[in-house]
Amino acid sequence: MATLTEFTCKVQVSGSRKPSGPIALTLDQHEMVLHDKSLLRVPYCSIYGYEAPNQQGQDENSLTVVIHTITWTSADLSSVSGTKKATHRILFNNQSDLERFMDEAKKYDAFPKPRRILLVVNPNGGIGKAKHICDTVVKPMLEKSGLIIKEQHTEYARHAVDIAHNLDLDSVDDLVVVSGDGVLHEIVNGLLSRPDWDRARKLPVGIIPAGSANAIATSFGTRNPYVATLSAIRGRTIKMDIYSLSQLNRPRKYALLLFSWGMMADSDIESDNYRWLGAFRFEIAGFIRMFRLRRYAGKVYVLPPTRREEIDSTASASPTLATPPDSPSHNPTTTGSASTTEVGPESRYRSLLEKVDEEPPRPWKLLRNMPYYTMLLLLNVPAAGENIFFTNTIRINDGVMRLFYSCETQFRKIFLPFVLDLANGKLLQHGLLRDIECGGVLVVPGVEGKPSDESTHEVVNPELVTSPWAKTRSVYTKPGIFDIDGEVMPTTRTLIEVLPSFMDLVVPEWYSHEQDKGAQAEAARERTQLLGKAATIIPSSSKGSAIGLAVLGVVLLYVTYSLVF
Ligand SMILES: Nc1ncnc2c1ncn2[C@@H]1O[C@H](COP(=O)(O)OP(=O)(O)OP(=O)(O)O)[C@@H](O)[C@H]1O
Repeated sequence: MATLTEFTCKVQVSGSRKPSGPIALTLDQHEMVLHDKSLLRVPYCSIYGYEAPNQQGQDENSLTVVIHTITWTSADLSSVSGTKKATHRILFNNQSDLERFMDEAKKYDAFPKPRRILLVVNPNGGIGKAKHICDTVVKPMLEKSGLIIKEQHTEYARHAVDIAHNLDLDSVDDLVVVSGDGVLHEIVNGLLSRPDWDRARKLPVGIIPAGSANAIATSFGTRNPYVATLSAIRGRTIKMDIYSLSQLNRPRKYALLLFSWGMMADSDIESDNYRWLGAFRFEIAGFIRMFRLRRYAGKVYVLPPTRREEIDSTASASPTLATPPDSPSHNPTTTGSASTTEVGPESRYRSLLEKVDEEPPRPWKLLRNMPYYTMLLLLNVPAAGENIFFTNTIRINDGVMRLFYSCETQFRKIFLPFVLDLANGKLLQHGLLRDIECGGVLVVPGVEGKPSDESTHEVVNPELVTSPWAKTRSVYTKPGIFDIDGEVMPTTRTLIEVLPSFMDLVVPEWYSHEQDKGAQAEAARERTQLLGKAATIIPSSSKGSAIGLAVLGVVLLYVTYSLVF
């Protein structure tokens, strides 16, 4: 049984006019409990700051500890509006009780550990809401956290790559972005493009969602910016697999969310035209693309997975430096074909990019019975957007890639599943997408092209797109888009490898994957403690349907408009 340390104190909770009479306060490993008329539980994982008196004395102020917490009003811990802040003023009888309380609280890690956080804010993220979230939610909480905060705003597109590439790693302990997923993607690419990438990858990174897709935050239950800020302050991290994407004669890229081609990639990138719609831009663009579905020819090879159970940082990936630390670094803002100096973890299968006339050797396998692809998606996290929750069976640190793909073209089969089940994790139950686990993927598109200039494409295998067979099946003769984490990369032979448990991502203390049995029990306890009852961080099915039906309405309007005009 857990040992309890007991004190006598008076307490005043925000909202109450005066302090309680003398009551007992107990501390254990996980929470403090104020034994007022009704028990008031304060789980440590809800504490984002505290103020202890900085000088000794016998007056009220010098015997009072103030504790700042987040409390939940909804059973969904990720609910965007289901939280409020609370302050507990705890008045001790004497100096020695106060000191004993502080010692005990620190022993149990009740308060956030002192750290230095670099906050990177994209004032343009989403529909410009990042600055507002930063000023009204993030900064007021950080000011009470006792942590040392440095703030930097991005001033131009891809500035975050440069910030991460040039960062003095000795000056920060964590890097947290207030932005969409795009800026976190840039931070990861900036860190991994450094000559000292193997040190840089160990810098914990976090996100306070202020973009449009917010897939990372949706995946880990931190869509609520108060919850995301609380998580950043408390600083618990989890290991995360990263995708490494190689193309011949181009700098390597890294993805933490996804790689896609076909319907999802087209709609993701095309949705940029509807930025003003916020998170709905993806659904609207997606449904429009569904009406005008494209069939992309190409060959996809997969490597069977090597499953790795939870890997700690020392064992992870055993990466070897491709270049010594003092070799010339590449310019992270440069794109195009000039880079030949490889920086970053070794690519084991890079030779597959060069041997264009040869089939990849065993154990690589061609995906068969795929005359063309309408959708191909490698997903690293459960959600691809705020309203696009694929499945909670994706584990983010098992070293295994989940590949979803389809050649389905019948609109009636695609439409309803996407409308009704895109946001609730049930989309896969329709059998619409094939779903396999793999350790690597080689995508050879039938037509190659630069993202910005589709007309300069080159047919890799003319049979795939120009034969009578292809013509009768309306195979698209343009390259389409390769999308990594919402960014375009050239549509060309691409090797995607997984770097297992490669980076540390800041997550809430109650996050765990359903297959991580040990962590699951601990996280369930944290969740129950937060609300005094079972709680969830997974989107509810009703929400999925409501969003789907709203989108259905908009799409029907669009179709009617297209038919009439
Ligand atoms: N000051 C700036 N001016 C112009 N573009 C910027 C600036 N700062 C960042 N960007 C660019 O804005 C893009 C989008 O940023 P971000 O990911 O924060 O928002 P989002 O795209 O709306 O969200 P999500 O990625 O979740 O969809 C990034 O590609 C980034 O390079």
